[in-house]
Amino acid sequence: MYVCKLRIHRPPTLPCTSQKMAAYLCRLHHIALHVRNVDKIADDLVAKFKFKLFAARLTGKSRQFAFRNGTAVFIVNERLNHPIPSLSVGVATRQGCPSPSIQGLSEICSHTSRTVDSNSANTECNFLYDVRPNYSVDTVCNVCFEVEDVERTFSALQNQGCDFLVPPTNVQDDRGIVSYSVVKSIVGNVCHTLIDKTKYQGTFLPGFNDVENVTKNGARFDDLASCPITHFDHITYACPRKSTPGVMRWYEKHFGFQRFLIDRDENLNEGYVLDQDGIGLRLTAMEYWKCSELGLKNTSKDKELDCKFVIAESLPEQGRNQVDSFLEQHEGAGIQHVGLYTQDIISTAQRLAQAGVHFFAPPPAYYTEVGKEQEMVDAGYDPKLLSQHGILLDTDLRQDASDSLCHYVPAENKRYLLQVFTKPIFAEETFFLELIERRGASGFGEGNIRALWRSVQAYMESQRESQEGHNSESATVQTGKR
Ligand SMILES: O=C(O)C(=O)Cc1ccc(O)cc1
Repeated sequence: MYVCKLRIHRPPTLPCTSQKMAAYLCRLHHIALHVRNVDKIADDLVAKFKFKLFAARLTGKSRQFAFRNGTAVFIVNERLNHPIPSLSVGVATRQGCPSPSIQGLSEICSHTSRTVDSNSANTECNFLYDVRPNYSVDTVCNVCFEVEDVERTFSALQNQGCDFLVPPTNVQDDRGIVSYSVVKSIVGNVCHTLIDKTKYQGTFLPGFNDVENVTKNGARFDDLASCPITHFDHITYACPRKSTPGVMRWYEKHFGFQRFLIDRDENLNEGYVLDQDGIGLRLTAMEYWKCSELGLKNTSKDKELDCKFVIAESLPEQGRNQVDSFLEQHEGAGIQHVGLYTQDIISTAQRLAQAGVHFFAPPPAYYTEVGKEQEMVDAGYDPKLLSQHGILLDTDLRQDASDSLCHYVPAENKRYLLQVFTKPIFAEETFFLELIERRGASGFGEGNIRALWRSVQAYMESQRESQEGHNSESATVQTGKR
């Protein structure tokens, strides 16, 4: 097995060459979760969401596991409350993986036994490529981007007033060198690791060991039919009221993000507003182009693969809602959900449901709305199958971004968007995942947003009711009044 001799050092910072230059983002590298117990979430990602565990880093103070499906990579970080003495010499043993709930993890811990990072027990780098968030709940709080030049990006962003949590740092093993630094964003606990891997030949990152994917019965995960998730489609932030313009400005100024109109009639200042019938939501979307300097657009093919960012803000008139509840349970703004792109949402939802993933059920009326069934048939879908899995379908009537809405669009020219939300994956009702398939549609359809919103609201209300029922029951038991 490959033994990594890890060296971490911080090079001197270079003077900034340009005040105006923002970070030129090459691509999204991974999204990081910070959890109290990695076993449950690893179990879910592998067994239910069909991600492959492919790399691990174990130290006396932390466990970091990397999971992949297509180009979508999650790093799940777990801080160990009690450092493991046997790891202080840098050798991960089976004891280094306390009571994992899936066999895979314990296997992995033994497979990575000649690992990693002889310095880790002595460095402040508890989480390599990340920072340790001071957070009591499980959270998804780092979106890592590849950049062309970490030093230059650091200098430029620092000159623009950005707050860095980790200065440019090099991590090296015998396969090359990776530079990174971590900048705090303007959204709650979200930060961005900016990483340059161009001088690295290894499969993932120095400090991480490749993991042999082994299942309970000894089969390799690779042998299992894969679930066709290809990439991260979008990341949605839940933000406090009136914070959207500031968030937009921050990403525009520092990362060159540009506004993406969710609806052609959307007011540039207001965003896309749904403020009636119990829905109080302001949505604003942004996108960036891979490796492009500010304002330069790449081809539409490349654009399609980029991950969008959506800001969700709740509006007060319609009462307390899912964004407020996220902010409360998450103890501040942050990442509410991540959209996983699939080329076949029906088969993916089917496989995930069979594996135990729970999806939000849209309001039953959604599938019986006048014209909905026909719309689904026209799009080539079986309405029963869509409703069975709670999948929503929206038709984008825009022929082209510059076109006006067409009253008649031939079926073969229509663009469709299909989506389904999973239930929250942490103990708190905060973060969830979404499956999304785009058949030409690049935005977020209004019909889908309404139905998604309602399905989440209905679920949260039922949870609240059952919690209240439970509380009053335990109160009666305690007081003995029955
Ligand atoms: O459609 C999507 O994926 C969105 O991101 C829109 C959205 C955002 C937040 C919600 O609570 C519900 C829907």
